[in-house]
Amino acid sequence: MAASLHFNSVRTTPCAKGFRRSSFSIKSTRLEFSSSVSSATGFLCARIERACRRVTKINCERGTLSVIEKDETANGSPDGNFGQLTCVMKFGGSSVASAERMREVADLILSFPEERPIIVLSAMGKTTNKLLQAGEKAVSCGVSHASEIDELSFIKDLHFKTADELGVERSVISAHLDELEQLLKGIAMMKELTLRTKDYLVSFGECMSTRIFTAYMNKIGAKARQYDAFEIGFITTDDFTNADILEATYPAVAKRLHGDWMSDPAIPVVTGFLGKGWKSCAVTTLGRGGSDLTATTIGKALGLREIQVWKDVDGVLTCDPNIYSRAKPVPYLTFDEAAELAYFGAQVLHPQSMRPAREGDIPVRVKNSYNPKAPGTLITKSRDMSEAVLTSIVLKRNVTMLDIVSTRMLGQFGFLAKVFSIFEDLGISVDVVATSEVSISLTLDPSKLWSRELIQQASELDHVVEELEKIAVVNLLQHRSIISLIGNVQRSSLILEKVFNVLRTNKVNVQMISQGASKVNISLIVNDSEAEQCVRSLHSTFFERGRVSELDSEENASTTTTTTTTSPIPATN
Ligand SMILES: Nc1ncnc2c1ncn2[C@@H]1O[C@H](COP(=O)(O)OP(=O)(O)O)[C@@H](O)[C@H]1O
Ligand SMILES: N[C@@H](CC(=O)OP(=O)(O)O)C(=O)O
Repeated sequence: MAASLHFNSVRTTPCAKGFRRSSFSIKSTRLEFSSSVSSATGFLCARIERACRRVTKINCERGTLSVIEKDETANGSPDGNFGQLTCVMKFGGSSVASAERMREVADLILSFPEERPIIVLSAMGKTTNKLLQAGEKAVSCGVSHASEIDELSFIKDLHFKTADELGVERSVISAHLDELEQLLKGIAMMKELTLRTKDYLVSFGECMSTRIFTAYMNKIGAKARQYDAFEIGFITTDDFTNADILEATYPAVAKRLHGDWMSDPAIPVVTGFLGKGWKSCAVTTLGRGGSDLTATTIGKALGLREIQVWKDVDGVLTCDPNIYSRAKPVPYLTFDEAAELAYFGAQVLHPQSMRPAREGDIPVRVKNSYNPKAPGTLITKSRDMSEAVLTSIVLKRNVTMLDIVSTRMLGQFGFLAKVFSIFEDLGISVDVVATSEVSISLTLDPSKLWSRELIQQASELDHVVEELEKIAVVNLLQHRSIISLIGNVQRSSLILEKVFNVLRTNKVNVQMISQGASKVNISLIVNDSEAEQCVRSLHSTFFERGRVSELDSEENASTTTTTTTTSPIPATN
């Protein structure tokens, strides 16, 4: 093969600042180039990688090979001063689900030669779910069967196959796979899967995806360095499966990543989702989807220009595309809107992820790794709201609602205080609240209950009701949904007029309504069974039948409700 290929430099031109592109025409003496394009590409790329340390991208197309490399003469920095890190690029599980996807992600990163990014990766595809399933099975399968758990085989096959297809050594992950098997045997032996063990178990996903990807980046000549978040200063509370990032994280992470970059520049590849408990020193996780939070934490820590979260959708959409396929991308959002949307159940962003971005005032861009040309969603501190009415509709299912009516043993002030102190004592979060003088309707945050065992959940609910019944008549209503309308609440009259028209047409009774203090959210509680249809009808009214504007209605912003809550509409069972 070596003797059969020749390539001559055609031209070298500057491309993005600090980089240059060299193009070569390729001739094959023995082979028609087009018939052996992949082997020729592989061969040439390997030779170029060995020859040039600064290569960031190699493209081979129709007999022309172009190489993008760092041009150390262009910015007068032959001493290897590469400037500061510029942005975070986070890729979720769907973006790194296979070898092919990892290759595309590497290409995508290198197609922005002007950036000096920090990469945050989630576990490959559905690895986190598979790890949790493997753990559940290990509890009851017996030590001798732990090695045969289907999910373990799936995870091993996926990671070895990916390493093979990318041409990286299996050894980058084989020790982790051995340790994972040992851990499952340990769980089988103990017949117990604690929250702490669960976090350690799922951490294998991110630890392995980042190691494979880093090895691949190095193989193609883009110098990269892998980091486990729990080793570089991600300090969290010890709330296993749902830990919070502590302030000490920011300086520690900045010092480590910045220090390494300045002394020996290499693209940092960091595990998403993981941290280290400050008391236990054990591996913690930031809650499902927590890699978004890892990315924004790094963005704030290093004061970067932008945080990019790359997903499998064209940005934040007007509603969940799994509920309604005609959902459309939302071009701009504020941090408040995005936080509210995430908190009320839009899976696309982690509920806490906007906090560091807002604090650091760093724009977050949500992009599609399957469709990089799509503009995506830009999330910033403020945006032009003059045209905005409704931005997005979010559905949170399977919510528990409580109607609590005072027996008048306490005055109004004492009544509200007592009710909330019961929730505080039991450590249960409340989502949506509406009050009148002697009654409160509220929903319980399902994510806080879900982190507990089902049996524990049921007994906790009984306990809440028991405590509340000492001062009130309590009605527990399950299988409810919260429909959250994220948008310009300055136009609440217009929004509500349209909403109630839709609900009336669909013969749906709203059981509670609340306008959040954040001024970007109106929440409606309806039965689970009616919720999806409501979302679809609302979507078609607000986003498909022409733009809803203030002019559509005689109502206008002057009638805006300014109170944070409205009276509950009595619920039916
Ligand atoms: N409003 C919404 N906008 C965009 N995606 C949404 C929305 N609500 C739910 N989703 C779901 O969120 C998914 C993306 O989030 P996630 O799976 O956490 O991404 P990743 O794993 O790539 O970080 C989409 O595939 C989509 O099904
Ligand atoms: N792998 C973790 C963390 C994460 O953020 O994943 P993703 O980016 O694929 O949502 C999870 O599945 O929860």
